[in-house]
Amino acid sequence: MDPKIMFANLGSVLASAMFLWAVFQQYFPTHHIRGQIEKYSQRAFNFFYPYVQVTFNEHTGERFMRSEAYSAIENYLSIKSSTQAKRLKADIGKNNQSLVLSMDDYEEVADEFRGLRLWWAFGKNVSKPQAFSFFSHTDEKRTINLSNRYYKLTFHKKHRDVILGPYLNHVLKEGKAMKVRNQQRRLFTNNGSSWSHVVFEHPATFQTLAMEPERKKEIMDDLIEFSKAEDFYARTGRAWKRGYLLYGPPGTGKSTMIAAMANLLGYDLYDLELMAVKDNTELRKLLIETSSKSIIVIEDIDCSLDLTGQRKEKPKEKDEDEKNPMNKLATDDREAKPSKVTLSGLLNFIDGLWSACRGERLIVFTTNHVDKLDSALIRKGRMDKHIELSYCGFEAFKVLVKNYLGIESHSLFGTIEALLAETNMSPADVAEHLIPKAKSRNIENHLKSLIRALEQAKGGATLKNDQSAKEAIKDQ
Ligand SMILES: Nc1ncnc2c1ncn2[C@@H]1O[C@H](COP(=O)(O)OP(=O)(O)OP(=O)(O)O)[C@@H](O)[C@H]1O
Ligand SMILES: [Mg+2]
Repeated sequence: MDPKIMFANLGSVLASAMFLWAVFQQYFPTHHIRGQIEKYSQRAFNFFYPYVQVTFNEHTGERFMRSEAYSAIENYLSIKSSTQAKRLKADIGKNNQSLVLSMDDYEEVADEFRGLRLWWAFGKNVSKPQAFSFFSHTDEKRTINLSNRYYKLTFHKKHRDVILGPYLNHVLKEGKAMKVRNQQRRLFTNNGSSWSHVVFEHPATFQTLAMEPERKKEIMDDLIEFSKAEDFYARTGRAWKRGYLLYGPPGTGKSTMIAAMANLLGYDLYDLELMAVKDNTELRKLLIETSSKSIIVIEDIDCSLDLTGQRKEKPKEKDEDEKNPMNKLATDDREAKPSKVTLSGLLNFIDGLWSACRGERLIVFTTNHVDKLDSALIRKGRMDKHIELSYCGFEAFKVLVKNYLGIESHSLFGTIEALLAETNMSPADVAEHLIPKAKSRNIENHLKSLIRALEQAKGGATLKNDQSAKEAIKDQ
């Protein structure tokens, strides 16, 4: 055929097609057709595509809120991303101490669960500028460019039940737990009926805690088991709480152990000063305000309440008021306004209130005089675990000497072991002799200084024994 005629025919065919298209568009708008085409092509694609995809967008809802699921997934994937992804993004973490790595746009990492393989991809949608109202109390709206990031999970359709059920639960739980671990810990103290907080950066850990290794392990296992036992508490209908009573003489590591507990579990600490609480109502308000994943501490419980629930003065050094006149003022102030916090108010909180609070909480009481406590306060179920912290034994000494002087054995250890067995010296007092001084003493001098102190303490004990022996003879 003559090419000219052919092009002329083709031209008229095209012209007619365009005319028909224009008429068609007038009666059926383009987006409608595109929608139909997409729908049917998607159906055809789904028919042959054996995978399921779930998208988790970063922002949800009208108020541009960051989705909790998205941030949990981000945390969960952070370790996998840093080991698997080839392109990474780096940022400073919330604790300002470490770099946080996450996968870059359109990267993909694989994961496995109960032997099933699945994939996570990271992506970004840039949508049209939108107006958002950031504050509920104002109608002010701001227009911003939204780039909604998302994680897309892909898995085989035959694994649907496992992935959408147990796997996603596992991801959300782990992700939230990682967030708590990476967060800065806070130490709350009560000032009257409100809490204020500072960043909690106590360096104590269970590794540095001087204690027999088996007991230490038992306590750590107990804490970790508690923190993971959400299902158990939900199944049995019990409030997710656990009470610890730490008792022992001064300087044996009760407060240090509480700091180590917070560091182990990544929980916030609420140091509750009962002396500063006006009455049971104020106590209840303070306790309701505590967050989940926290340790509520009441130190020297025997000094804060007596058996009838009335307040008592904490015994203090004779000249404490002279040293710090503010103490005297504070005491006078307290005496002027007696508190009405009662033992039963505290017990009610332990038994009832907690059950209404979501999330896990530990409550820790400390005392130097366990025998003075009301049995109602420390019975099982209220204080689940009683931990005695006692004078420094040889095992505890070995931990201290390793932490302070970096040694694990020495020829003087034998002498020290024998002396520790015969004396009552607190780990705090033992540690005093092991702190490296400015004029650097050598290791042996530190150990000799400790031996002298132990011998002196033992001499004191012998003297005391002699004295009581004399008195016993006199009485006869
Ligand atoms: N078991 C221990 N392990 C490591 N360090 C300890 C231990 N016991 C005491 N220390 C050291 O002694 C110091 C005082 O200890 P801590 O405040 O924990 O004692 P405590 O039992 O709470 O005393 P108190 O009954 O007077 O409150 C701590 O700063 C810590 O350095
Ligand atoms: Mg203490």
